[in-house]
Amino acid sequence: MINDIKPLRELVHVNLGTRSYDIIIGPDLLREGVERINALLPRKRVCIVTEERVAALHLEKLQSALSAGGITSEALILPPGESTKSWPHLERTVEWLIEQKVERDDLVLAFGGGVIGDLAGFAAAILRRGVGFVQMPTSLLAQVDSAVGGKTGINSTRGKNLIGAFHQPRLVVADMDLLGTLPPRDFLAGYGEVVKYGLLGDADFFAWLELYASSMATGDVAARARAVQRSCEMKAEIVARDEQERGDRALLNLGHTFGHALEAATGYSDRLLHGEGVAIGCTLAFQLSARLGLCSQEAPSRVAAHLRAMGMKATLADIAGELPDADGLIALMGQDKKVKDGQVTFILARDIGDAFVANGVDMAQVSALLAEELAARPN
Ligand SMILES: NC(=O)c1ccc[n+]([C@@H]2O[C@H](COP(=O)([O-])OP(=O)(O)OC[C@H]3O[C@@H](n4cnc5c(N)ncnc54)[C@H](O)[C@@H]3O)[C@@H](O)[C@H]2O)c1
Ligand SMILES: O=C(O)C(=O)C[C@@H](O)[C@H](O)[C@H](O)COP(=O)(O)O
Ligand SMILES: [Zn+2]
Repeated sequence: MINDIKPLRELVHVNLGTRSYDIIIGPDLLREGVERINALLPRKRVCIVTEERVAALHLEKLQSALSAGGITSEALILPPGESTKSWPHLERTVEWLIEQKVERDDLVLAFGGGVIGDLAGFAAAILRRGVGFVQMPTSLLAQVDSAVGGKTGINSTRGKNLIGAFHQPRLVVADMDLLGTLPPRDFLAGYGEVVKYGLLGDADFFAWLELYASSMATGDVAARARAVQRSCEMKAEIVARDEQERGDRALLNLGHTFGHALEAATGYSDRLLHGEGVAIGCTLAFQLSARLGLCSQEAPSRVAAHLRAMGMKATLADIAGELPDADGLIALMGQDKKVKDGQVTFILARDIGDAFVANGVDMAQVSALLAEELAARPN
C-alpha cells in the first residue's frame, strides 16, 4: 500500500542550460531548503513575499530556519486570493523590494500558493531588469505546477495572466509538510492540475490517480509526494524542450482555454478557483474531442467520473450563479494567449494520456457543446 511507504526526499532537475535548477520534493525540507538557498546567496539576506494566511501559519518557522542558517530576512505580507495578482499589488511589491534595496544578486523568496509565486516571480523579473528568485510553494497547485517553469505574471480585467514574463526561479523547495494546513477546497483545486498531467500525457499516472487520489486528499503524504514528483517530472520535461511555449508547452494548457474563460466570467472570485476551472475545462476539452470524433465517448465520461469521485466540480452545471451564453464564453476565449491569427487554439485529446495542440477547430462545434452544457445547468 502506498500509505505504508515513507516518502523520501526526491529531486527533479529542470534542464535549461544556464537557467537550470532543482526542484526538491519531500517532507521536512526546511533545513535543506535553507542550506540550498544559502549556497545561492552572495550576501546572507532574503526578501520574502508572502500573504496573510500562509504568514499566519508558517512564516515564523521559515524566518527562524533562515536565521538559524545565518540568513536575515524581511517579509512583505500581501492579502490572499486571486485579486492580489493585479497592478496595485505588483506596484506595492516592486516598490517594497526597491525600498529593501534588493540587488541583482539577491534572492526574492516567493512563499505561498500560485498567486504569490506568479506575482513575486514577475516582480523579480522586472525589478532592475531581473533579480533572482526562489519558489517555496505552499499549496498543492503551486508544488505541482505554478512554481515550476518560469511563467510569472498578473491578470488584466480583460483576461488571465495577460501581463507577465518568463523568468525561471533559481530553486524550488516543495515541502510536503506545508500541505497539512491547506483547506480541502484548495487541495482539490490543486488536484485539478495533477489530473491534467495524467490526461495530457501519462495514462498510467491517470489510472494510478483513479486508485490513490482519494488517499492523497485525506492526507497520505507518500501518495502526495509521488503525485507532486510525477507532475514536476512531466512539467520539467516539457518546459526543457519548449521553455517559451512556441510549440508543445501549450499541452500544459489542457483545460485552460475553457478554464480561463470561466474564471474571467466568474470575476476571478471564490465562485471558481483556477484549478476548479481547469478541471471543468479538462472535461470540456475531452467532450469536444469526442464530439469531433477524435476520442471515444467513454473518455470524457471517465474524466468527469473521476472528478466527481473526488468531490470536485466536473461540468458547467457545478458552477453556481449566472454564466454568459456560449457566444459570451467564446468571446472571452478571444484573449487567450494561444490565439493565432484571431483563431482560438485548443488542447484536444485522442485518448486519456494523449493530448495534442489543435488549431483551426470548428467553432460551431465549440458553440454547440457549450450551448448544450449551459442548457443542462439547473435553473
Ligand atoms: N505560473 C504557472 O505556471 C501557473 C500554473 C498554474 C496556476 N498558476 C496560477 O496559480 C494561481 C492559483 O494558485 P493556488 O491555487 O495556489 O492559489 P492561491 O495562491 O490563492 O492559494 C490558494 C489558497 O490556499 C491558501 N494557502 C496556500 N498555502 C497554504 C497553506 N500551506 N496552508 C493554508 N492555506 C494555504 C491561500 O491563502 C489561498 O487562500 C492562479 O492565479 C493561477 O493562474 C500559475
Ligand atoms: O506552465 C504552463 O505552461 C502552463 O500552461 C501551466 C498552467 O497550469 C498555468 O495555469 C499557466 O499559468 C497558464 O498559462 P497561460 O499562458 O495560459 O496564462
Ligand atoms: Zn493552470
